Amino acid sequence: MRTCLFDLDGVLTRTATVHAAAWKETFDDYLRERAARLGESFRPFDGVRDYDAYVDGRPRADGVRTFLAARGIALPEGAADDPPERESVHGLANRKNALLLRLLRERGVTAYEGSVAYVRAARDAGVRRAVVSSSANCQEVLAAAGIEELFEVRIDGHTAERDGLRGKPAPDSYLAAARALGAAPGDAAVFEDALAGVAAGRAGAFGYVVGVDRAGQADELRAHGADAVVGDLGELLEGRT
Ligand SMILES: O=P(O)(O)OC[C@H]1O[C@@H](O)[C@H](O)[C@@H](O)[C@@H]1O
Repeated sequence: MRTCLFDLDGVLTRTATVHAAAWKETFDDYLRERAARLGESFRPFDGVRDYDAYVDGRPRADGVRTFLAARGIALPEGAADDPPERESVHGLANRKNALLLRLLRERGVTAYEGSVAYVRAARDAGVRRAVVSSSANCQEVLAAAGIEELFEVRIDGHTAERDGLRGKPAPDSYLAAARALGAAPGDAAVFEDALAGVAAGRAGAFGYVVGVDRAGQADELRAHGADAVVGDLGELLEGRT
């Protein structure tokens, strides 16, 4: 493989759990308020199971739609600049983003040392590198982690919006990154921690899909499209001469 395409949150940086926490607070506040209003019982968002199945890896608004659909709830789309208290897809998405930015500020952003070592080794070996994230906060997170300069191409939530790319699990963002690096999908490897992300790798017929298991879901990653699963990219460097 002469081209490597890396997801960001959970693969390169310790930010997947920050996203999950922001989503949980957003959905729980909404579901609690809605249940009280409708006289129903409150069933909280499961920060592991619901997050992995419906939210992780997908663009922000898709995460809102997909999870609420699983609960039989359909909200109006609203407008991109809906205030956070508005009961709409974009209102909830904006609520989550405000929480995420606060949590990132409070907790800070760090990269996984093993992943950084792997990306550096790839660079030193002349391998082409892109970061491919659904997040519209991708550039800021890369900068905060101090790893922005390791990547030649960035496809993120803003790029996807601008170019009309479908979100993961569709392969569009990974295909766009491969194209930008002049690589055929079959000659590129995808590195992903999200079920929707490995599914995107499989859907795009990439040469190799590496699942990164930070959450004890190795079997699920394989079932969704990972050819191999590692706990950290540093493992791929072990045993090198
Ligand atoms: O809300 P953002 O920063 O644009 O990110 C969109 C999605 O980006 C993905 O990387 C995360 O796995 C999701 O949890 C997140 O919702």
